[in-house]
Amino acid sequence: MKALLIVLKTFLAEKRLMLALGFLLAALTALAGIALLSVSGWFITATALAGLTSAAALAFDVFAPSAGIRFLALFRTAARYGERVVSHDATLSVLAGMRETLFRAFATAREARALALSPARLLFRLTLDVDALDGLYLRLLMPAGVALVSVLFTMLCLAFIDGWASIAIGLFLIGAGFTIATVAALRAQKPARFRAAALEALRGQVINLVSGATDLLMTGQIAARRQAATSAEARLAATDDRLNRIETITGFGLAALAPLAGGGLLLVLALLVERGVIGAPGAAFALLLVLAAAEPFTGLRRGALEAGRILVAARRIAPRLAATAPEIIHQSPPEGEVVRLTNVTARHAGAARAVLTDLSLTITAGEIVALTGPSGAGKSTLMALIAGEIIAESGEVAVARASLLTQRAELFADTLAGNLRLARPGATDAELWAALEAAGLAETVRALPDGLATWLGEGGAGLSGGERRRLSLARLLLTDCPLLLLDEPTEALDLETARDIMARLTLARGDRSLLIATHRTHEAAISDRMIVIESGQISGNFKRMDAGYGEVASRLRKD
Ligand SMILES: Nc1ncnc2c1ncn2[C@@H]1O[C@H](COP(=O)(O)OP(=O)(O)OP(=O)(O)O)[C@@H](O)[C@H]1O
Repeated sequence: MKALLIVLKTFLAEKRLMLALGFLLAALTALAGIALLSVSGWFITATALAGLTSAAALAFDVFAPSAGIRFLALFRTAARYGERVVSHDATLSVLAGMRETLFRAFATAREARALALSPARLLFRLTLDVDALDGLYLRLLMPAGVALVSVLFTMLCLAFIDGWASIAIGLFLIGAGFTIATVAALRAQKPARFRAAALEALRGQVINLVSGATDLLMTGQIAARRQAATSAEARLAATDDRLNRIETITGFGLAALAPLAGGGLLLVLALLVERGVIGAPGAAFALLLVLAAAEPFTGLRRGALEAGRILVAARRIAPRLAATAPEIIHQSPPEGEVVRLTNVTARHAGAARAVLTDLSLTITAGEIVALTGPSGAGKSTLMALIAGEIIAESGEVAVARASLLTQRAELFADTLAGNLRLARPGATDAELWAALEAAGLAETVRALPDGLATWLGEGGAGLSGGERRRLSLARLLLTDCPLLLLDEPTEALDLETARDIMARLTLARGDRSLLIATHRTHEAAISDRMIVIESGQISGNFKRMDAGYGEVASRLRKD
């Protein structure tokens, strides 16, 4: 309930007036429909009766009621059109804003790291969950409110004919209508939740199947994975079947409200006509009034079925809407330094043990530092800490603005220029060419028919491994951070390309500091200082002229 309230508050905060106007128009549409049917019933009956004698036929005014009926018909159409435009526009723009808020909450350096472990989650939150929330107002709250207003209006009209009948019909419609909707919502809650889970599982399985097809084929796992996707699909079909059954029964129950209420009222009306309290036209008016008043309840059917899914979506999304995890903002280091870590202990989110323990490190402005050590020692974790992706649980972290080139720098399905401008949105073409030149990619790009406008596939498809690395490097050089963090920058590249990239980096960095996590000699060779990290602690710290520097360098890979 709390989650629903938070989501509702977001709706109201963004588009209160439009949502209220949408509700008003929906209520007017329903009331116009009720009035149209009941006045028409009265009019047809009254006209028929008036036609029985010529005196009555001459005295009967057909014009005013028929003009009223025409007005109601036109008004209902216009109000319905207005309601659709206003309420859908308001809902869609609230959801668009919500998507942006969510995306911003996910797009912090800290969240990015957690999301890298389950990217499908972000996709599902931004698509399926946000889409599900459009039902909260459009298919749940609005139809419920409209149904209530319709019954109250009907009760008011009926009260002029018979007070007790009015109360009985009102209580019946409200009691039975909302009970059917509530029972449907409760019964559909579990299958609606299962359906959401099965849909996510199916999508996840299919993405795995498609993206990992080669590896799955090589390991003989493709049949098993296909089977997993097929059983997720079967679960989805089974929950769809259950939901369809509930929907059919609910639809039947809600549709039965009108004949039941109308049937009951007919007996009362027959009695009233017989006693001469009302005439036949009045009875037709009242009967059609009640039949029309039951109609808005059928609009609750889909909302009731979706209520479970809406609740799941609200529970998942509300915490992100309520409080956004702030970006980690580090203190600035003292003048002349870019990194100053003092007795820092840090662990990955949810990890049992700390990766870095009581670690202290200072890097001066303009310095190039190589960070070596066995696999799993904590080099990438230290980079992530400096880049603000993970938070220190104790100690002091003071670092300058840093840009990180990870082992898997992401290239996007965009143009070459678009990929580069991520680092500096306002960069001119000349600046892009200069960065490409510095990274050794300018010649290759010049030879492409579309040059900077060349479209890259997802992950930089269309470029070789070396070219992708050079493009990532060009992008890194376009950032204006005083500290560049490079995590194994030439891993998986041949020695010649790797050496060329390191040489270009040394030239193009200007007065920026570099921190390079590495296992390879040629990457470490450009450094002024070598730091060895073991089990999350610094075990060696050697300047270029120290004997230890050469010793550590000699233990690195030469290839
Ligand atoms: N997201 C994560 N969540 C939990 N633990 C992690 C995460 N990433 C890394 N670790 C753990 O932290 C430790 C240090 O990993 P890290 O990637 O920093 O090592 P590394 O020195 O960079 O290794 P390599 O040279 O192989 O890249 C490892 O034990 C690893 O299992």
